[in-house]
Amino acid sequence: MSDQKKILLLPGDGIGPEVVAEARRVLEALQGGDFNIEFSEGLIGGCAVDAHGTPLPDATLEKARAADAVLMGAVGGPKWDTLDRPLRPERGLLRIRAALDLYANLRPVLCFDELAEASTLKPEIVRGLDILIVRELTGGIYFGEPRGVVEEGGQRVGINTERYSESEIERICRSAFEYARVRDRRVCSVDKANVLESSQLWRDTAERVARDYPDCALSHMYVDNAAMQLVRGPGQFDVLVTSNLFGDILSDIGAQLTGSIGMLPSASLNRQGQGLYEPVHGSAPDIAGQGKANPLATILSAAMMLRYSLGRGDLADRVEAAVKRVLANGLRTGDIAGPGEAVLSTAQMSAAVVAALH
Ligand SMILES: NC(=O)c1ccc[n+]([C@@H]2O[C@H](COP(=O)([O-])OP(=O)(O)OC[C@H]3O[C@@H](n4cnc5c(N)ncnc54)[C@H](O)[C@@H]3O)[C@@H](O)[C@H]2O)c1
Ligand SMILES: CC(C)[C@H](C(=O)O)[C@@H](O)C(=O)O
Ligand SMILES: [Mg+2]
Repeated sequence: MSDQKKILLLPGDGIGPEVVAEARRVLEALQGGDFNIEFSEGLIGGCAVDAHGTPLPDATLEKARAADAVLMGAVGGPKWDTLDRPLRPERGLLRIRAALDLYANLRPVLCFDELAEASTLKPEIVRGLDILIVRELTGGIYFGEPRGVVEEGGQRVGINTERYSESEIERICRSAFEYARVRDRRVCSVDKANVLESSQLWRDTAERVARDYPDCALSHMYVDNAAMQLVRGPGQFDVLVTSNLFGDILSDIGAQLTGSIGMLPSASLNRQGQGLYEPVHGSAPDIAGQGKANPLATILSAAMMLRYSLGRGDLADRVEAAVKRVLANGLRTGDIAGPGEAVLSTAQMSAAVVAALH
């Protein structure tokens, strides 16, 4: 029986359309037999502002709700950086995350052995690295009220609010423990409980949730130390669970451990298992339109989509194995190429992945 899956593509801005087109090619190559995809496209970010005056048109949200999964590129760029906040491309991304209640953001920090030399860290520090960052995605300072810039005492004051309810913390901690159970059963909760009340609540709640997972070990770390430990000895971590802002920052550090931000995929999931999949990187305006972007983070995001939203772990395994083969064959885009190594274009890299699919 044919299993027709509805995938909404949201290419976005900058290198977004370039990398999403390549991930689509890989997905298309998997089609056939019991696996078929119906693709549709939508606008988000700066391109949506240009076309409809809003970074998240209602039509895009409706399509996302109707889809089995969403595959996104990236949003933003200098062209839209001076717009009023509600019109900024990034707001479109935050709104779709909130509207679909995509609170669990999984960012696997996996260093392919073949790329250990591409990291700016010593190969022995990053070889075999396999961390899962579980970032809370719909709360915290990204969404807390009050926010804004107000006049006070003859000057402007900028305000943002870190805010977490127990239930928000509990559900993301539960996600972290559930994923830890199929990994090394170690969760490190990252916070700033020595300074922030919201972090103290986070820590207390993590402790309470941990009682339901006696087979897993919970530890706590302050975020400043965690940033340092990620660079000093990243192999010590299994699952990291943390707030929206801390997770944003720590995952970019994680990305560089793997060789390049062009390698790091992500999945943003809600309770129903619906998901939005996107590379961790942004729209990279400095290389947009030049065929230089590494498409592997988006291709690996598509693999996560196959596994988590489409129930096709078998196809996800095939994509990941193909990526590994391509890297083992020494194929590199500019961001992961060593001195003197041949550099592939975005399209050549995805063609190599397609050719390596078994
Ligand atoms: N999820 C998203 O849509 C997302 C994420 C981060 C940043 N952004 C937005 O993207 C814009 C640029 O932000 P930034 O420059 O801070 O971060 P960025 O991730 O876009 O780029 C940082 C650096 O990494 C490089 N890079 C990123 N992706 C790459 C890839 N696939 N292959 C090779 N090199 C890659 C870029 O060339 C740049 O030098 C901003 O408007 C920002 O708000 C969007
Ligand atoms: C573009 C921005 C809103 C986004 C975030 O901060 O969540 C990005 O940096 C990310 O990591 O997905
Ligand atoms: Mg980020």
